[in-house]
Amino acid sequence: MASKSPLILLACGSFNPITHMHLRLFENARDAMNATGYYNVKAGIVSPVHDSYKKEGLISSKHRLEMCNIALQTSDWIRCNDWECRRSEWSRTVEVLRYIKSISHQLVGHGEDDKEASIFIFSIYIATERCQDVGVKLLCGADLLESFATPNLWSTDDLQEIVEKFGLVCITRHGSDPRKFIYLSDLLWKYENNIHIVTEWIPNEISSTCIRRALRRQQSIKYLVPDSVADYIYKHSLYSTVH
Ligand SMILES: Nc1ncnc2c1ncn2[C@@H]1O[C@H](COP(=O)(O)OP(=O)(O)OP(=O)(O)O)[C@@H](O)[C@H]1O
Ligand SMILES: NC(=O)c1ccc[n+]([C@@H]2O[C@H](COP(=O)(O)O)[C@@H](O)[C@H]2O)c1
Ligand SMILES: [Zn+2]
Repeated sequence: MASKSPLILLACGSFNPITHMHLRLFENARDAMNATGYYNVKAGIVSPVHDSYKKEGLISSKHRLEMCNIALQTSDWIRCNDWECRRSEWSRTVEVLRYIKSISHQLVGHGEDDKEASIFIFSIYIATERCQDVGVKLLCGADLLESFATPNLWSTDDLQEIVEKFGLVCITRHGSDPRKFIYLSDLLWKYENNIHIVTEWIPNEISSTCIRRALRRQQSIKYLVPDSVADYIYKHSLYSTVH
């Protein structure tokens, strides 16, 4: 049997704040992709969106990044990448995919542009047979997939590049029907083979929105986010919490 393709899963989003469901997204996706028999998931990357992304209640990337980093301390394969936040303006998702792809290549070519990312990707490189190309797929929940249909939000060229050159791993989310959504789109239907729908058999509607709402109301968020993230939120009085 041909060797399995090494794969990096990239999740883009606000992570405002990161929750247990974001972490589960990666675990589910890795299990499903490895179970196909064609892929060997080597790493997961969380890429929080730039501060200029116009979204109500988006707090500073300094805090969002820090919360991702502390939440991911318990993972041996998922890491946070701050490239998007460090740029001077918001980046389209296809640009983030290209960047992650470029650093996986740079490593194979011994590039050293982004030291931290390089060290991380280097461990992937070591774990991978040197000659193999490392694939990068966009990991998302079904709501992000369905946002593809929002007028003027995504360009057709970007979507084409994402589904043709990279690929998607989409986790089902309550209230969404990603299979039907793909069927209804000519573009997505054409590249259906490169879109992996993963059924979330243990669904849970934890979202960053419900965490922020609970915090505004001084309600507990314990067991919804890692304890380390909750501690950080209280320590820095984030999301209207009182010190
Ligand atoms: N409960 C969930 N089930 C499946 N996917 C999820 C879940 N929560 C978040 N995601 C996915 O995680 C990625 C990052 O999402 P995002 O940062 O918007 O989180 P969120 O919890 O939806 O936040 P918000 O409530 O602020 O929109 C997206 O692809 C989103 O679809
Ligand atoms: N055209 C694009 O590339 C495009 C459009 C809208 C959202 N996005 C990304 O999707 C993610 C959406 O995150 P939220 O669900 O938190 O809004 C962000 O990472 C954002 O940058 C990308
Ligand atoms: Zn969301």
